[in-house]
Amino acid sequence: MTILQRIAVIGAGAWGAALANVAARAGRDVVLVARDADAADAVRRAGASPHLPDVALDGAIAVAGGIDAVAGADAVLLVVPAQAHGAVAATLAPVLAPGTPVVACAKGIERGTRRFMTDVIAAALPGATPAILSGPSFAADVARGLPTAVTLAAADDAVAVALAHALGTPTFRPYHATDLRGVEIGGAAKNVLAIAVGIVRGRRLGASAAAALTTRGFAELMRFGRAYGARPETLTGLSGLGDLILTCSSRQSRNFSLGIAIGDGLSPGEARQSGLLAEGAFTAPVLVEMAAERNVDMPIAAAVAAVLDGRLGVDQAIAALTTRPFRAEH
Ligand SMILES: NC(=O)C1=CN([C@@H]2O[C@H](COP(=O)(O)OP(=O)(O)OC[C@H]3O[C@@H](n4cnc5c(N)ncnc54)[C@H](O)[C@@H]3O)[C@@H](O)[C@H]2O)C=CC1
Ligand SMILES: O=C(CO)COP(=O)(O)O
Repeated sequence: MTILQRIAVIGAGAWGAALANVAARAGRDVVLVARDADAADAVRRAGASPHLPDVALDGAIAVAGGIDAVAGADAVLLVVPAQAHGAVAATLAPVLAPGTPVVACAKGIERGTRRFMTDVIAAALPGATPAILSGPSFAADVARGLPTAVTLAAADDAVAVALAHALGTPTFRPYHATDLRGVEIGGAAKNVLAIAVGIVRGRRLGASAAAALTTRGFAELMRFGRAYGARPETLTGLSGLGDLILTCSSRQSRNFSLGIAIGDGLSPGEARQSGLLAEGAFTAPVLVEMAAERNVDMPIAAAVAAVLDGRLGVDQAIAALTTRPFRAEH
């Protein structure tokens, strides 16, 4: 098995800091690359990411402020928001050795191009080996070393296995897979559905309504996944159902919390002023467009997109969903 010893983590936000700690705990040589020199200085001074200030970075992690620090890396974890993946990946071209695994760690779909994350990486870095890491894992839990499990997929199983061994510890257990598409669809769609369940929670419609919406949301995720080539067993695994359950049930989730704020009465614009990254708000419109393109029925995702862009009020959206015709469950 190939040993991936030198790991570059690009993006010093909450998830980048958590994954840098993961790799350091697994015994790897880690460089964490912040956005620029000032951002790197701030992380060094605080010994933590400004997005995760309460969890110290492992002292063995080198913090850098420029892409040059990636030279010589055996694998790269790309941990910037989904909409920035393409631009940041493109900057790596001059410093990456051919074939280097580049692992997408964002959960979303690129707007405009409608590309999934590994396709974004393949387009920006044709010489690299795209991979994806996703699953039920809050940065704060992972950074602290609480037990978590995720899916790590690459088209070549040997690459997925090598990446899983490079990052895995008893408290961070990556399950390897080859279904890139299934992993990226689960991660992107669950954020949108979590906003819907958050809205229902914020509106105080009860735990039963939240469970119903999560389950019917999962049916949408499965339909979309089938239409776009995902394997069903991936969608029912950690990166699909597992992450949907986590994100639709915990206030630690920024997507769920965005939904709660809207359900509780804030306008979508006001709710988004928190400054926290809620990827589902960016993914919702593109997910709905892609569903329509392949005749996939996604009424919950469509309601989220319509509420977020102001076409539908929360009560109208709830009325639209609850007055749909009764139908067979499957
Ligand atoms: N926070 C979490 O618990 C988890 C997050 N993720 C995913 O990881 C991705 C990143 O999320 P977080 O780290 O939590 O967000 P964050 O908001 O904490 O950090 C984002 C980082 O990306 C940097 N950044 C933003 N735009 C950039 C650009 N154009 N160029 C370079 N750097 C840029 C920011 O400076 C910041 O350091 C998201 O797609 C999220 O869904 C996945 C699993 C867990
Ligand atoms: O993806 C996550 C947990 O698996 C983090 O969720 P949020 O992005 O909603 O905070």
